[in-house]
Order: sequence, then structure tokens, then C-alpha cells
Amino acid sequence: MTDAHTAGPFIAAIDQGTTSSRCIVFDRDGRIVAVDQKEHEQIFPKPGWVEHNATEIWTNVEEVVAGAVEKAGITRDDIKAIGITNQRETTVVWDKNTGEPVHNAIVWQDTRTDALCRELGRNVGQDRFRRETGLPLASYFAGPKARWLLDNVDGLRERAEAGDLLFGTMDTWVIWNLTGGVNGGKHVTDVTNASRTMLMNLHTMEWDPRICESIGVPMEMLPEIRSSAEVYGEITGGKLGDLLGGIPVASALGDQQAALFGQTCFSEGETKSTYGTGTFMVMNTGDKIINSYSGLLTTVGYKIGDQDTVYALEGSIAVTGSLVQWMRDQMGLISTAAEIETLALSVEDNGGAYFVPAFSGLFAPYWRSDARGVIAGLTRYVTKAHLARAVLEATAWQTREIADAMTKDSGVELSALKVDGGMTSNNLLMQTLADFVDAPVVRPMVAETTCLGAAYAAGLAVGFWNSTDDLRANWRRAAEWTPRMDAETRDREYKSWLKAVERTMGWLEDEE
Ligand SMILES: Nc1ncnc2c1ncn2[C@@H]1O[C@H](COP(=O)(O)OP(=O)(O)O)[C@@H](O)[C@H]1O
Ligand SMILES: O=P(O)(O)OC[C@H](O)CO
Repeated sequence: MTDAHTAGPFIAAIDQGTTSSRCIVFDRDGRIVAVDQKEHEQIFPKPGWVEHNATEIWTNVEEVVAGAVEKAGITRDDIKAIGITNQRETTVVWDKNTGEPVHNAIVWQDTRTDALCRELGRNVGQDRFRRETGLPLASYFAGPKARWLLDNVDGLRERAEAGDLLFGTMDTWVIWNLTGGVNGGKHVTDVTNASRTMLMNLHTMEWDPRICESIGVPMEMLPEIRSSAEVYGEITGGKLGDLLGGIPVASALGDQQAALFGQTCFSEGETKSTYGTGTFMVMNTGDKIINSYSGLLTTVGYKIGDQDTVYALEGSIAVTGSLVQWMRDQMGLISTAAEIETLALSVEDNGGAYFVPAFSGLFAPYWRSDARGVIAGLTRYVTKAHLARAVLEATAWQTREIADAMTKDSGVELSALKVDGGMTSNNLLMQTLADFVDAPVVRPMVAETTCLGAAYAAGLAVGFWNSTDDLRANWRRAAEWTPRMDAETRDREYKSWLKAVERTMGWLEDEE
């Protein structure tokens, strides 16, 4: 409920994440007024495949928006705009006449396009994709996922070429449904999400016809690329139309870019790292498109209305929080995610075990789709508590590798790491991070920076906030962890970690 400290008006933001969808209502100081959240099913049809039901996701989005507004005790007149942030790369194709998805959404973690990416590498060459899109050829990105659907679902290519199908990442799917769906829904995406399709040219910020042709995705099905902060349309029709009709839908940012914005990393060199299902470190590189030679992605940070595009370097780690989920759901070694900390704290160290969770191959800085997960250093001494330590250390070592790559590519030494996301409630992990990265780790008061970033962008689009200076004033430190580990231990442990990483590679043969 609202109180004197959280007087309206408000901005709402939807975070359509990998594990759940949530809606948060924020006040002018960037404080949370109300939250509603709902998990959706994770579908694993085959090893390496991960799908979501896009219809279930849309129903959940409707429910959490209605739920957050009800919990806040406010009405449509109190909300000046709604913003969207989303899991990136996850790909959905739907029929524009019925609004029905033609297949489950293919999730960013899914590796089914490995062989297709290798073939594209042989036929077109890695370099061209890197140069034009900023991305290495990997199953992570959306364009090859769309091509897989067109090749594998009966009759799809003909329907796409006839203009009956729409492609989208989750921002596009949510905005289309929010703004009317089959009755005139807006088919748009923003530059940050478009930059993860492998179909957008990073230099022109438009779909690249030659790349689209090489990957085999008809341009008829692609959404219009817009900025990250502008009014795309209004909430119209459906369940939310009755409750919130007319509210401007005014921002869209991929969740990692939204977190960069929510952490107020507005200056060149400022960096954040978000610890959710996966972990993503993003550095603002201003107006510079920095080519990475160390395995990072060159991507779009954000674009506010007609202002210049802000670019970014990103280190993407596929498996961090999802390894904790795996320990809970597949192994049954813990019953809640938070329990991993208690279990890990029951021992002094990892007992010699190193866990490299290459479940979707290895992302940055390696980009090796032939890698698979390994637990190295096992002896009979190792207990489930040591494994819990190794699980948390895996997140911290992967961050260290990305931090090293960032410094190499940008020349900027990491003076402190701004963190956020579900895993940052784990104090042991945060201390381990500070130790392994050898820099202070800082968590802001609002750890929901993803939603906050989307709210900030929507608020800027409708004049709720005037400038990024207003937003900076809202950032407040909640906690800080400083490095305590001696350099010798850190270096020795890092060496062991890197040896374990080597053992994951080459597990899949070329034809697999
Ligand atoms: N205390 C904790 N310790 C370690 N991991 C945690 C803890 N709490 C949540 N997690 C992990 O964080 C992830 C959820 O974080 P969240 O930011 O909500 O993710 P997403 O946005 O990717 O859905 C889950 O993968 C969960 O396993
Ligand atoms: O939903 P999250 O927070 O795991 O984020 C997923 C990323 O956007 C994938 O690129």
C-alpha cells in the first residue's frame, strides 16, 4: 500500500525474466511501492534444449501487472507510464491474425542451433558477424533460433514469407500484447534487444539485409527497431485494457541493459554485474563501439529517445543462479536457493572440488559450444557442503575471468563492482566475489535494478524525470564487501579453476 513516503504519481515496470515475470511500481525517488511476481514453467525437451510457453508468460505478465497495481492500492490515473525489460534473445514466432505462438519460445540458454552456427561460420565466416553485429557466432542469439523454427516447423517459412507471422524477443511479444494484440498491437523492439538478434547492424542500428539473408530470416517478420525510451503505444484491450487502458507503454530494454541504466552507470567506464539465472557484466563505453579481442560482446547499452546511442561491452555467463536451481531441483541437495549459503558455510573451503557449469557450453570469454559441465578435483573427502562452496565459487571465478577481459579490452581497471540480482542476497557469495575479483563489491538499496532501469527509461520518455542527473541522486549504497583474500591463495585457486575449465572443452564431437 502507498503511504506518505511514497506519494504518487508512479511508474510501473514489467521484468519478463528467464525464471519469472514480475511487475514493480516505483515512486519518484526510485523506491519500490509494490511487487508482484510469478514463475513460469521451464521446459527441457532434450539435453541442451530449453523452452518457455509464451502464452503462459503473457498470462503471467497480465496477472503480475494487475497484482502489483492492486497491492499498491492505486488506479490507472496514478501511473504515468509502464516500461518493459526482459530476458534477451529468447525467441517467439506467432501468427499475427490469431495471436497464437507457432511453437514454444526457444530460450537464450538453448543450444539446438550449435550445428547451424558452425555451418554459418564455415559458409559466411565468423568475422563478418562480429564486425557487423558485435557478436560471435553462438547458439545464444535470436536470429539462428528464428531460422531453426522456420526450418523445423511445417509450413512456417511460407507463412513467414506471406507476411502472416511475426518474430519477436520477449519485449516485442509483451508490447504487442499490451498494445492490443490482434487488434492493432505494435510490432516493435528496441535497439538493445535488436542488438542481441545477430540480425541488426551495430553501425546503422537497422536490420542488416545481407546478414538476415545469410542467416535465413525473412525481413517481413521482423519488428520495427525503436529507441529504448519513447512511447510505443498505450495499454489497450484484454484484461489490462479494462484496468489500465490508456497508460503509455514507454520503454523497452534487455534486462542487462536495464540493470546498467538502473544502476545509473551513465558514464563511460561504469560497470555493473547482475546475478540472476545467468550473470552479465556490462560496461558503458559511451559513443564508442569497442571491438573485443578477449571474448566479450559489443552491444548497445541504451538509446534514450533521439539522443545518441550509448554502446557497451558485455561479459555473459550462462549458468550461475541456475546452477543453484540445479542443486535444488535436479540434485535435491538443498530445498531452497538460500540454503546453499548455510550448507557452504558449514565447511571452511571447497575441499579441492571445482565445478564448471558449462551446461550450455561456455559463454564469455570462451564461446565454446562443445564444452559441457565438469566437477574436477573429486576425492572421497568431498561432501555436498564442499560442492555447495564450489557452486558459489563458480559464479565468482567466472566473474573474475570476465573482469580480466573487460580490463584488457577497455583499458579500464575495475575500481569497484556494482552488483544486483537475486543471488546478491547471498553474503558468502558477495565476499567470495570481492576476494576473487580483488575489488570492492557494492550493492545498492534497490537490488531490483532491472525493473528500476525500465521504470527510469519510461519515466524519462514521459517527462516524469527530467534527466539522468535526477536518477543518479536516487542511487544509494546498501552494502559493501571488501577483498580479504591474500594474493597467493587467490592466484593458486585461480590456476586450479582454469585447469578445471580446460577439462570441459571438446566434450561434444563436431557431428553431435
Ligand atoms: N540466496 C541465494 N543464493 C544463491 N543463489 C540464489 C539465492 N537466492 C536466489 N538465488 C538464485 O538467483 C536466481 C534468481 O534471481 P533473479 O534475479 O530473480 O533471476 P532472473 O531475473 O534470472 O529470473 C535463481 O537462479 C536462484 O537460484
Ligand atoms: O532473465 P535473466 O535475468 O536470467 O537474464 C537473461 C539474459 O537477458 C540473457 O541474455
